[in-house]
Amino acid sequence: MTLQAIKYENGTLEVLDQLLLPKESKYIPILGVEDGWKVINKMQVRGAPAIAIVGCLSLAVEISKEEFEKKKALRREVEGKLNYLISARPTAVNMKQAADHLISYINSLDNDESVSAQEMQARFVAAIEAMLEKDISDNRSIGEFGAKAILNNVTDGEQVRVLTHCNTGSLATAYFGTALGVVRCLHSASRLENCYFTETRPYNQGARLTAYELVHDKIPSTLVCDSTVAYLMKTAQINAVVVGADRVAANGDTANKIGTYQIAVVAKHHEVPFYVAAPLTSIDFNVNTGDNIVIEERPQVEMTHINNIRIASPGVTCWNPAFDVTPARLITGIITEKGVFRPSELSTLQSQLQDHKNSLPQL
Ligand SMILES: CSC[C@H]1O[C@H](OP(=O)(O)O)[C@H](O)[C@@H]1O
Repeated sequence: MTLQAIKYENGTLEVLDQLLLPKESKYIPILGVEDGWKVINKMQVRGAPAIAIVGCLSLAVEISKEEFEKKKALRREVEGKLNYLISARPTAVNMKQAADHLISYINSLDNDESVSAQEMQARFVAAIEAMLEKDISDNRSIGEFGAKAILNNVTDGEQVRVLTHCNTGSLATAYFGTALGVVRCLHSASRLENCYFTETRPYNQGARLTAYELVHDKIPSTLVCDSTVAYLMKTAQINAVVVGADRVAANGDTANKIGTYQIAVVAKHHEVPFYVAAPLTSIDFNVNTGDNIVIEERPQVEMTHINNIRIASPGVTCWNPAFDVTPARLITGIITEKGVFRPSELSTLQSQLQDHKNSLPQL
């Protein structure tokens, strides 16, 4: 078993085909942007941070093989390819944020007369490669902040029972994960009694991917059907829910995997703290509320078939939104690499958080 979704070294990129997990662990070579777009769009690679990292690395692979006499030719190619990669999936903001950052960076290199075309190419590729380590570092910070926030709500030494949804671990990021990183930190601190996680129909990120990660790491956990969540919170005294995010609006409304909203409603009813775990690159201050977030709808075959076996009657009509939006009023805290914030604090912190994002080593 491996938990490395992304393998990158010296201009060579491979990704784990997550459509085949858990039955088969197979890596796909990514030779350029077209390959990157396809594996993201088909969800062979998925997860908001992983989408941005694989998309940008596919560009790094492609331009590393080319020679640019003119800086402007390199800048034009980078801008066009990044805008193309954004189109692979619309809801997660991380690819758009990374593209905006990289376009700003390459424009600054283009405008710096002391930088040659070759140096511009090398520094641009290095900036993308830095995304891998930064994501892992951010995830470990998110994990520590999130575990501390959850443990602050219980008595000293008490072990906690948490619920998570979808897959937000090493298979959704460069490694370690966001919400699942919080679970890993609770387990490392010997404070996790059990992690309940949903199967997450129809792609089954929970049953196929989160189960794969938690079994691999020998973390105490229990798989539940999506329909079990309300009964679980009624009977199992869940201490906290922690989920990931694809796009957090400026007011804290959060787009995440379909089913997150109903879990938040049930958590509110049972007075269970509900946390969103996400890096700052998932916060979109250009979107005021969740009403403005585009929700991706996926092909209905993803509902009517499992492993190419039909489970729904031919001719059936389906609705398959891949995400929903949880209103900020249902969210206790947003766990980032800079700390845990109430949704209402995001807008007041916007300048600080924006400055931090801008201070990133160019990503
Ligand atoms: C670490 S955030 C992962 C985020 O992305 C997932 O969506 P998908 O599997 O469709 O890419 C889900 O919403 C997770 O919370």
